[in-house]
Amino acid sequence: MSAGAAEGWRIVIGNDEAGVEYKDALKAMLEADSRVASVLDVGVGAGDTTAYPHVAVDAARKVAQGEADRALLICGTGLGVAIAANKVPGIRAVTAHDGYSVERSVLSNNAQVLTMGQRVVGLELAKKLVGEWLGYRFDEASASAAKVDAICSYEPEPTKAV
Ligand SMILES: O=C(CO)[C@H](O)COP(=O)(O)O
Repeated sequence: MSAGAAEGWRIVIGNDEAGVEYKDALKAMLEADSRVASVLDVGVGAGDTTAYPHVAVDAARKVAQGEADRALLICGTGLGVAIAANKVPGIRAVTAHDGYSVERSVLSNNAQVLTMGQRVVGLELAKKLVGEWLGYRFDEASASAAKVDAICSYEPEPTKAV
């Protein structure tokens, strides 16, 4: 996390065609939240059939490159966008539809990407969970930090030019 809660979260939000309704609703909610500095929508809009991996990787790269602090991704289940986002080096993306998992995704895993499924969770619960998500901040001094470092130690080595 770079800016984060003190200066306001910079959030990138994205979805596939199965997540348009929730993306629109959650985006509006985030834009109205004083804890949020900016919301960058990487799509897709209604009628756009771009497959979820492309949107998820686009959003995750913005987090990995420091253009955003966190990403919120919506597809039918939340699963495909998480799998795709996790292909981006340095990204920890999780699907969570309950409060405890959302909390631990930040406090245990320092996940920068939260994903949800429009076909899985009710909209009001999704809004509640996203609101709670904004309130959590990873503690680098916590006992979880070494475990997150251990995850990071398994990142693939960059390919060397020959
Ligand atoms: O949920 C999805 C991927 O995890 C996506 O919204 C739908 O994918 P599909 O079942 O392959 O169409």
